[in-house]
Amino acid sequence: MQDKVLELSNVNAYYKDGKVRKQILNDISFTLYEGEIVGLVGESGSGKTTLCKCILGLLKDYEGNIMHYTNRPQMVFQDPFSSLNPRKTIGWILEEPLKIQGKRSKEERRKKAEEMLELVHLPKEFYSRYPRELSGGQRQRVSIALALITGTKFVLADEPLSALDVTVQAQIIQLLKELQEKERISYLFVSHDLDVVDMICDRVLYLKDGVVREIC
Ligand SMILES: Nc1ncnc2c1ncn2[C@@H]1O[C@H](COP(=O)(O)OP(=O)(O)OP(=O)(O)O)[C@@H](O)[C@H]1O
Repeated sequence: MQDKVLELSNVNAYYKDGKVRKQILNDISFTLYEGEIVGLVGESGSGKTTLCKCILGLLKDYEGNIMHYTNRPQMVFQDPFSSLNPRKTIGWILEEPLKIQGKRSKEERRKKAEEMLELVHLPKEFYSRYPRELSGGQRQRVSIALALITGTKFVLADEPLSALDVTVQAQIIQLLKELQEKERISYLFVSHDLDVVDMICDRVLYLKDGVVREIC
């Protein structure tokens, strides 16, 4: 039996719309296991972001139970052009979460950042480069390295391929799958694109009008 990473039980979530408390998610239950890629699809407005906010602890108005069995998830965002600080080098960006943790020396942080570059198949020399000097696919590799650098095993990926062209998408899919296998990373993979989800996900959750059902 695989280890659980995340378990949602009977989650209802709400937003305030003026004075009215509007229900957005309705009785959502599912489990994500270690080393598994679960797709979350649904039309615009179906509640995907709301569900992610609940999982990340950003939306407090919910009922039900959300259990994390590992560290909190790290996000990989849609747009690698705006998610990395343009004024800082890749090395600085990668080391920032380690600085916040405060556990490693300067040399150890650099070594870890270079290891992470290697893990996502970027040259060590990228340590001194700025995001503007990288392609979209390379930046998305940095975003993935950044999500994983503190040792998290659960990534919440919000449309991580939609800003990339098809060839680069295929390369990033290959990387995500490689990390799934090698590092036992679990992903909740939010997407509009059923073809992409079909290619990468072990299971797919379909969200419609705040209700989730598994479609394969
Ligand atoms: N802050 C908010 N206050 C009130 N209602 C909200 C708020 N954010 C989202 N909603 C409503 O909640 C519903 C679900 O929105 P959500 O952003 O979760 O959908 P989504 O599936 O992520 O859409 P998209 O694919 O377009 O990002 C929508 O009807 C939206 O209008």
